[in-house]
Amino acid sequence: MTVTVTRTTVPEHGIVRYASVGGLELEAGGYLPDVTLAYETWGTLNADASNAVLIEHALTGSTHVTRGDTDEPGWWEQLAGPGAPVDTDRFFVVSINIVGGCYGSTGPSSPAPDGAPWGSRFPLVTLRDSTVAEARLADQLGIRSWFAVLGGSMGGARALEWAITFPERVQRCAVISVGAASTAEQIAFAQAQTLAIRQDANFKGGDYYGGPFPEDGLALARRIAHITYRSAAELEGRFGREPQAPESPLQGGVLAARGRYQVESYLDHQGNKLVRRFDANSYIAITEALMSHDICRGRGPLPETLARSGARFFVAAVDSDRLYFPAQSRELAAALPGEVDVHVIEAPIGHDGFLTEIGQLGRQLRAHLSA
Ligand SMILES: CC(=O)SCCNC(=O)CCNC(=O)[C@H](O)C(C)(C)COP(=O)(O)OP(=O)(O)OC[C@H]1O[C@@H](n2cnc3c(N)ncnc32)[C@H](O)[C@@H]1OP(=O)(O)O
Ligand SMILES: N[C@@H](CCO)C(=O)O
Repeated sequence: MTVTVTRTTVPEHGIVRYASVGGLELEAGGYLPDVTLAYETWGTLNADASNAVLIEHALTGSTHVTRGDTDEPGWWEQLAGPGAPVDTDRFFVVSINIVGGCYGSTGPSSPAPDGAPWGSRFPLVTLRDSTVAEARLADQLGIRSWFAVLGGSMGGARALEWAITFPERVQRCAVISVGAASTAEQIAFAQAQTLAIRQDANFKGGDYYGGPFPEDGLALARRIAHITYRSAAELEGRFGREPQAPESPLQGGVLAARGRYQVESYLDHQGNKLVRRFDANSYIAITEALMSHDICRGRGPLPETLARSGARFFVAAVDSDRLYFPAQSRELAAALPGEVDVHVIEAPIGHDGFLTEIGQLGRQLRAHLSA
């Protein structure tokens, strides 16, 4: 594929911007014309464009990594910013909404060429496809090679895919809370989530933008996902068998009227919260992209695939993660050429620890970015 390199004025900081990156021939055979990528930046690109860092968001994240011109806190608020481990006084930090998303990039709710939302017609987009689109944005920003690409969970998968697809363009790569490929179990959990949405009567094959929306299905998908993001110990310690007072799980007379346990109320809340900020089709599109995660696809065995990259790697895992097991991160690190430490994030919470344990992760990352 030929990419036109266009040097543009460096955009202002902390405001979502939009770049048109052209049409995408997709790995699975489809075509997505006129792709738009939403992105935010922080800091200043230096004269030789050698200080650029790409932060890739996880499944339901947005471009808003940290506050910029606005005061709205980001999802890695203490990790990036002035003086932070990803120091925006030193680095030009970029974050891009994934293709298929609902935070500004082209996704199922975007207008197709006929003006109606893509809906059921939105093509299957893999993480590799998104990386190709992001490389075009990097070209437009004048970034030939990233000082570092980093992310957690799906963000880590995107970072790893960057390092392998464009080895000459990634100098450091931080792969946090994810392995080299989505495992059978991760695909299985993902399928239960996408089916929860697809089986909502309001889903209508994905063509629901006139409303009503498949909110029940999306909320159920989030409940399933959220259980996998938290450890059994965290749920037990936090909620145990407590009722959601004044409700009582053993009162109400009939099954349909019984009160909830606290943990049920908590999951209801998590589901409803996502419904208020996320599009159901995007949830499916991005989840399927994550299912596609496999850096070896079409490339060969893991060590050979990883050897394509000359990047310095940082691999980290949350010790209590029951979705992306630390063993999968160790397996990735063992297959990388040279010595690679697996940094352990000690957190009882489970997978979401990569979002909540910023202190530990920040110290480890600061050292990696300073070396
Ligand atoms: C515009 C945007 O939002 S951009 C996207 C930003 N989000 C992302 O990037 C995704 C990444 N972030 C996340 O997944 C989460 O925010 C995390 C992992 C960082 C933290 O998870 P949280 O849900 O905030 O934390 P936690 O598990 O402690 O849940 C707290 C919530 O549960 C609620 N809760 C706790 N117990 C109960 C209960 N028994 N019943 C009902 N609700 C309960 C709290 O009131 C709180 O509600 P609130 O978030 O509306 O204030
Ligand atoms: N809870 C996070 C982590 C997923 O890996 C999210 O919703 O994006």
